[in-house]
Amino acid sequence: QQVVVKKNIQYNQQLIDKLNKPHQFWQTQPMPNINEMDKLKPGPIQLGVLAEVRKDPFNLIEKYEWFNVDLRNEEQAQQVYTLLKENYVEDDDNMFRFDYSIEFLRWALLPPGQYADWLVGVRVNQKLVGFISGIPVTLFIENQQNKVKMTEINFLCVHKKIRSNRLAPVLIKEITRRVHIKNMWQAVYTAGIVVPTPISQTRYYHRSLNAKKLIEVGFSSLSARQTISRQQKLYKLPEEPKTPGLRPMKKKDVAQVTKLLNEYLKNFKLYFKYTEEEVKHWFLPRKDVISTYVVEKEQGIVTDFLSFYNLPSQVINNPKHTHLKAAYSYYNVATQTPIVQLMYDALILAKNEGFDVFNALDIMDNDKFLKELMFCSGDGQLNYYLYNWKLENDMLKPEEIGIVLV
Ligand SMILES: CNCCCN(C)c1ncc(F)c(N2CC(C(=O)NCc3cnc4ccccn34)C2)n1
Repeated sequence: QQVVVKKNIQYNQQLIDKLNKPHQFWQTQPMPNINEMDKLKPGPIQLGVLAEVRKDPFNLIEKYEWFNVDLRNEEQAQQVYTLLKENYVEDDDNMFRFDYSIEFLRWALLPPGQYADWLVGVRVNQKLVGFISGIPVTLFIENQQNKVKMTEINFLCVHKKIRSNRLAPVLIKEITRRVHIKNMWQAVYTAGIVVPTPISQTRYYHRSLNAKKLIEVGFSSLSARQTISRQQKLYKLPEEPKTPGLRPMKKKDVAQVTKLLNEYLKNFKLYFKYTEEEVKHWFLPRKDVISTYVVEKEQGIVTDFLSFYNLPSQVINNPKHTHLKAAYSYYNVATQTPIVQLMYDALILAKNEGFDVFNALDIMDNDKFLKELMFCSGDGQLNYYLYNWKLENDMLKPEEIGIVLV
C-alpha cells in the first residue's frame, strides 16, 4: 500500500514539475527562445570548443549501458526493429504506430560517410530499451555561403515501460557529445510535437489510393452523404501512368539525376547538396523501401524524376487489417513534365505497388499539386528544427523547406 502511495506522489510531483517548468531540458539547450529572438544574429548560437568536449559518455542509471548498434548485424538490426515497432511514434488516438522495416532502417541510417558511434543504443541485460540516430549531412541554410556540416537526428525512442526515467534527455546529450567530438556543432531534425523552437511548421496531406481500406482501418471516415463506393469512384486512378518514357531509375541515370536534383534544390532556403555516391544511396530503387522513376526522352536525356518511400504503419488491434501501407513523397523534380501530371503518375505507380495512401508534406513545390490531385489535409503536423543556429527571420515557410527526413 505504501509503495503505491509513494509512486502516486512521485508521479503527481512529475506532473506538477512539467506544468511549472515545461521543456525543462530544452531550456538548457542552444535553441533561440522567444525573448532573445531579436538580439541573436543569424548563424551559430554557441561557438563550439573541441577541447572542452567531454571525452567519456554521459552517466547512465544503474544497470543501463551504452551500446553502438551495428545495423549490418542481423540480430542487432532485429533489436532496433522490434524496439521501434513496439515503442515508436503513434498517432494521437493510438490507432497506428510506424513499422519501419530493417531494410528501410539500413537505407536511412547507413548512408555514405556514416559513423559507427552515431547509432546509439541503451541496453539493460542485453535488451535494447533506448535508441537515437545521427547521420552526417551538409546543409545549406538560407544561402550558398552557409554550407554547414552537421548531423541529421532521427529515431529517438525509449521503451514504453521505462518512460519518464529521463532517459530521452540523456540520449540527446550523448549523441550531441558524439557529434561535437567530430567538430560538428549543428543538427537538423523533425518531430510531430512542438518543443523549443520550430523553424518551420509543415502539414501532412493524404491522397487516398484504396478508399475502402482507409475506412476499414479508421484512417478516413465517411460523412452522412458519402458511401464507400462513391469514395472509390472519386479516387479511382487509371491503370497505367501517362508520361511517355517514365520508367524505374537505373544506375546509368545517377549522373543526370544528381544534376537535376542539385539544380532544383537551390530554389529553397534549406537543402542538401548530393554527390553521385549519395544519389546512388538515396535514390536507386530498393524493394519495399524506396521507389524512383525517371522520365527519359530521346537520346537518353532524363528531364524529370519522382520518388516515394515505403513506411507502413501497424494498425493497433483492428479485426481485419494489421497494416496501413503508406507511400511518402520523397523528392520530385519536374523540368519538362507538368508537376501535376508527374505526381498523378506517382499516385498511379504507388497504387500499382500496392499502397493504400500517398502522403506528402506542404514543403517544396508540393502545394502546386496537392489540391488538384485531391489530397486531403491531415491532422499530422511535422515541425522542423535546427539545433544551435539562428535564422535571419526565425521561421521559414513550408515552401522554403527543401529537405525530407524519413
Ligand atoms: C523524421 N521523422 C518524421 C517522419 C515521421 N512521420 C512520417 C510522421 N511524423 C509525424 C506525423 F504526424 C506523421 N504523420 C503522417 C500523417 C499520418 O499518416 N497520420 C496518421 C498515421 C498513420 N500512421 C501513423 C503513425 C504515427 C503517427 C501518425 N500516423 C501524420 N508522420
